[in-house]
Amino acid sequence: MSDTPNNLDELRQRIDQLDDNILRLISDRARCAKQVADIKTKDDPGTVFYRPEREAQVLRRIMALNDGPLDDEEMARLFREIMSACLALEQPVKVAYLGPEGTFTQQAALKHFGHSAVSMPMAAIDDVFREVEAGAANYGVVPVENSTEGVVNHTLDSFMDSAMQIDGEVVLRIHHHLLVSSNTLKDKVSRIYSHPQSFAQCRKWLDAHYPHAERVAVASNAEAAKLVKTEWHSAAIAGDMAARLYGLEKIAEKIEDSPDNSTRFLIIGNHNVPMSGEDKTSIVVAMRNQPGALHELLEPFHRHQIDLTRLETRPSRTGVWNYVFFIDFKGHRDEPEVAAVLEEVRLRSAELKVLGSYPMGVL
Ligand SMILES: C=C(O[C@@H]1C=C(C(=O)O)C=C[C@H]1O)C(=O)O
Repeated sequence: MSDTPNNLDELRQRIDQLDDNILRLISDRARCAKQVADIKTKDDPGTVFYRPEREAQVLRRIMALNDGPLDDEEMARLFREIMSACLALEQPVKVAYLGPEGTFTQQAALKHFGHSAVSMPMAAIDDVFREVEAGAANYGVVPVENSTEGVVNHTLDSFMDSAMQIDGEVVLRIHHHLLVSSNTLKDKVSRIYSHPQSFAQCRKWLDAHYPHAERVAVASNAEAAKLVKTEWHSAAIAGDMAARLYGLEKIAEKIEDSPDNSTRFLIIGNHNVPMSGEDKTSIVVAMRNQPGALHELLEPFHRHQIDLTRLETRPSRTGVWNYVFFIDFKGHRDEPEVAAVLEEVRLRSAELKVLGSYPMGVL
């Protein structure tokens, strides 16, 4: 097909027709979602409209049906936003996250809930838990595990003290950039601000390119981005959201040492999420400090052929003699095989807490 003006006109007309259809279909969909909400309210006036397991199924189905040219993730992202808008028509989801604005945690919150959610920045992980516990937010988003730097201990510790559940997970590719403001003299950068995790994730790049710059650790990447606005000799390491929020220029992109650098975030809430078909369960178990304790704990998983996806140990804060294990595995607690393992583990342990069964991250 040649790019003559005539062809262009025809194609644009075709696009306009398609847009008319898309518009009509999205409106039909929104009306359907609203009817679902009305039925839910009739059955239970205090109901939550948001259904994580149903949303995961919708996105998985779309990804399976998609055969391009847009890739599965891109298509799912568009449907994510349509669902978010449909839900907000009835009741926007209120989401507390580890702030300030512009952090990767905010990016994770928007990736999971879409841009029609109301996102509320909190100063600390504990505050996110408290906000959800108090009912001021429906859900919370906190980081839990980074592929290069390991576990976010503070989040695990918060679960030990809280009645909150895990209602979902999001995995986000983390790209760091070296950012400067319009005041910065680019060849005179002598100080770099960032979060300690980000410094750790960009250590080799910094050693190679800025071996003599002072590295100043601050509470968040967004805080680092804010600080460079006022200093002519400083740069910040932060992500796209912070760069956009503070109007900074990227002088080097994707400077993380590991190309598949990613962070896993947890969605915390106070609902039991039904099965979605591809689920994970997280538990915390206290074992008595005796030889073979770990083997005794893991043996039932092996026997029932349940896949462990993560195992972390934390010092117990209740009894000096106990180990505490955080375990993630595939399956939902309503599946008979999983229920059987949980029962066996309960009998063998000093204490077992099921933190939640939830859909495996889709996007
Ligand atoms: C429409 C529903 O409610 C909400 C909206 C959804 C959607 O737009 O597809 C999916 C799940 C819920 O978060 C439903 O439960 O089916």
